[in-house]
Amino acid sequence: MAMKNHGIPEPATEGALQMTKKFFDLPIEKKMEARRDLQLRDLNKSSLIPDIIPTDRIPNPYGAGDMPEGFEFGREEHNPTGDNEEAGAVMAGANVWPAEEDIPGFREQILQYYYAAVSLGKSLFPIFALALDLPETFFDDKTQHSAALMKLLHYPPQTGPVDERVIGLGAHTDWECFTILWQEPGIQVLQVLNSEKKWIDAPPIPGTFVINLGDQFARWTNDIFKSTVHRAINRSGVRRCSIPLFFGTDYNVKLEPMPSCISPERPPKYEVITAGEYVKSRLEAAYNH
Ligand SMILES: O=C(O)CCC(=O)C(=O)O
Ligand SMILES: [Fe+2]
Repeated sequence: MAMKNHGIPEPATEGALQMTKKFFDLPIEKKMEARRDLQLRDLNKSSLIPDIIPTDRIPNPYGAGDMPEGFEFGREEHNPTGDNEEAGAVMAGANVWPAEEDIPGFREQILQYYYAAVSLGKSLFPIFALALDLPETFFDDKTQHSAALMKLLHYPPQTGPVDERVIGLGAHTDWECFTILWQEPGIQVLQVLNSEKKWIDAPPIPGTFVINLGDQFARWTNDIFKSTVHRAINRSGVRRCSIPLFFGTDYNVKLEPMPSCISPERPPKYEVITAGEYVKSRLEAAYNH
């Protein structure tokens, strides 16, 4: 779905886009310095944090495409879950920024957009709660330190034969509750699978964000909220950037079907697991394949 009247001013998204382009214009060595996974391994932390360049958070069923490059970061507070070291490493982890002299103002500009998008995301939870016949405050104590991972993505133009095996980001669902996705204006890349199992274009609409529902919500709502299956193929002939923000819930929250989402006709579909363990299992599956 597309969201408008979200309160994030255009200069914030435009500024983030310009910085994203500058980042991907950096020489490869500089971009490699900003790899969070390497930093984490050096710190002897979890090696589960996905690689930054290239982004392949999901196994690509076709595997033949130009995968997008990505720069990933989360909240600046390290280990927000405090006593839960493992949770901290999986859900947060230290951000690794490129050197300020290589790209002046990058961190500031990107974080400005990040925090605006995070507060927008927080404001959506009460709306989702009401849609599920739950008290408006239902998610408040479950989203205190929730993962809010942002990625800056860069899709080179895809060249060569245009067929199903040449795909940027293959068909997938996002793992968290929902994703706030900003797309570079004027370039059609994103597609979503509709209820008739047909791929439809989800073009960037000026002034809007795409909201994709993710798997944590699907499990929690027993599929009343269905995860959006989507993919990204850049056949525009020019490069294209996008900025997803993946919004999850706190690590220890049990994704137990909400009472309003189960009935004799709709028995629970999923095994109960905590939000954090769920994301961790998806990471493991994606990186140990
Ligand atoms: O770039 C896009 O439009 C989609 C990105 C996406 O789906 C993802 O990173 O999970
Ligand atoms: Fe996605």
